[in-house]
Amino acid sequence: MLVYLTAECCGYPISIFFIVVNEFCERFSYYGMRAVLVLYFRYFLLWDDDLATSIYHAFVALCYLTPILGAIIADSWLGKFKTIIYLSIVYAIGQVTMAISTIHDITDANRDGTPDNFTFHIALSMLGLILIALGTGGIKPCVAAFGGDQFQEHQSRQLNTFFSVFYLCINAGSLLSTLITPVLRAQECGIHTQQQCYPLAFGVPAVLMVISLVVFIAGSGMYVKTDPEGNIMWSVCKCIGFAIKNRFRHRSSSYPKREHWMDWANEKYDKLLIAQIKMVLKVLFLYIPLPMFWTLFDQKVSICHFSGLLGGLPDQMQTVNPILILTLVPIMDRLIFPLIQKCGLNFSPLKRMTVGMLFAAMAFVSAALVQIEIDKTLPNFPSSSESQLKVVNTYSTTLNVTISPNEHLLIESFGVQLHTSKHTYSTISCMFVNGYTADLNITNLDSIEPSATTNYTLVNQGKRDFVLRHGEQWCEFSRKFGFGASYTFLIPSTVFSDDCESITEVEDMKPNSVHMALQIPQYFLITTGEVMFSVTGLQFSYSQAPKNMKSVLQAGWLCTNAVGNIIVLIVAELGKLPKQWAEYLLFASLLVAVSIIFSIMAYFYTYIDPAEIEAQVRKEQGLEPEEMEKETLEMEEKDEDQKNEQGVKQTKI
Ligand SMILES: C[C@H](N)C(=O)N[C@@H](CC(=O)O)C(=O)O
Repeated sequence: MLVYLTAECCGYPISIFFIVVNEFCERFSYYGMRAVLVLYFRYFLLWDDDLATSIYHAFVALCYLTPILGAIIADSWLGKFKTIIYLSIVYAIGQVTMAISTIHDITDANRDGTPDNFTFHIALSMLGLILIALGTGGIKPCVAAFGGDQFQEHQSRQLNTFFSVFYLCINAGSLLSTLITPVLRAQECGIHTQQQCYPLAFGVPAVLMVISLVVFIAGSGMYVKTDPEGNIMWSVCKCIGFAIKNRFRHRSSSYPKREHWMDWANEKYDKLLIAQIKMVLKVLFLYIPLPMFWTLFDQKVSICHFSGLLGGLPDQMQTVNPILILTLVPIMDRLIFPLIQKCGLNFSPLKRMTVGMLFAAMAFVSAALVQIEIDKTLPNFPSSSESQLKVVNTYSTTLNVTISPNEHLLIESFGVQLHTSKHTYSTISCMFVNGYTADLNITNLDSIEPSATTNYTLVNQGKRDFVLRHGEQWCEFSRKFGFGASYTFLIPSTVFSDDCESITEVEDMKPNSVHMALQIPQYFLITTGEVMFSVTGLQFSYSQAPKNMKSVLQAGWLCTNAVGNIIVLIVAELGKLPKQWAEYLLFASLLVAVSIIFSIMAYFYTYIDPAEIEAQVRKEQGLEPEEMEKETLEMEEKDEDQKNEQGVKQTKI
């Protein structure tokens, strides 16, 4: 028997060090760019909110669809190593293109600080994003599987730990970049005019992608590289096609049934290939309900936005997820899972994934409960059959207003009756009513004519200062704004004589009184769900795949995420339920239903050892043990030559 001993450290192949560092840099690059992408769409390309979020989700979906392409290239043509290198180059070019597209000076001929040719910037950034999606998605299934390939049979415990460490690196990269790139964007830079520094915010991720590539190449001499076995995907497609055709040709009941529909390919195709396809199809079938998890997961940013309880800083809120992952993965791996095992419970991978889905559903129930609390602080908005009227009395005494023969409103001097405006709850807005006898200028606002009002204007939370001006006269006042609130300021004619003292503040909408701590459970629940679901899914997809289709199954796993994102897009298009909490509960119920279906499917799934099945099929095919040994010896000699060339330390036992 031949066993290879590659260079090891603490039981782990040294080569995986390069792979996890590569993953860290690549995820830094990806998440760093993603953290400022919507801001770039909104404030550089000046797209509206809907277009910006749609393109963003479409891009994310594309990033999770391209793994199929990467897997086909790797398993059928170039092998994982070369695929990672070539597609990383495409990825780095994409990041550089994206960074260049954000330099406003390129088209800012009149030097007013805004680009003059938006078409150029849009075209370049879309090209950049397509290349990034191709690169990041293409290498994604290959890197995880390539990492797995570095382990020998006796290192199965280390292999499981590898996937956890791999996930930790993903999240460390994501955490750092999500913290850093928004800060870089907030800097000012430019050649002719100083603007928000998008080139730096996108440039740093581009540099990290180049570093990621260099690190991966640096480990080149240490890797275990498996060559692709011909155009495997084409053979798989032909084999499945033949099985379907052959089954159809023999549909009459006079033909004896076969154990599996793929057995109808027996006449023409190798039994080993058929066995391998069966393994892959079994797992892919199991993945059908999984996109629902990602549909909820990918909306987590929205559930975190809803009340803006942490001061409405969505960019920074995104960091809560990786922070929790970095804490929870070791706790689960070292404490919870061993404890469950010690209690004699079989917490198999598919059970973990089911529990992960239930945790995500609970996160949405928790979000719904918080939303109900928030809704209690909201004013009653008119239904579709009602309307509201707001009357402001700028007269000096109480007025009696008749709206219809039977309805009278008494409005005190400088009072406001009824509220009509509905606005996003996660913001603060205010408007001014000018009761002064002439035009007024207010800080950051257009001037207001006498007896006119400003529109509701968004302001930042906390204490804000305003300066009112009319010609040489001015006065200054400050107000504290509570989050989620809305105010009207009534400016009387005496405003300058009493130094702004007489400005009346009317609270149209109360500030948010729901405590931010109420958000913690939903973060905790969704991230616990992610650890159970996603880390386990990654390991499961590797362990259940035949050797020559590891990347393909990783791609299948990633596709569940792509479909989840596409569902988010469809849901956004179809519109929303009138009550936000009802929407959260609907999603939670859907995920519970899906997890029940998944648990039933999982119950009928038998875990396999692909290598064992392959050996068994070979044996059944009549390959005598000596022949198999000869075949193995030939393969291993070939491998050994290759590794000796690469200078890897190998020992024959
Ligand atoms: C940052 C997320 N918590 C995360 O770990 N994402 C993973 C899984 C995925 O989204 O496919 C990743 O970026 O690989």
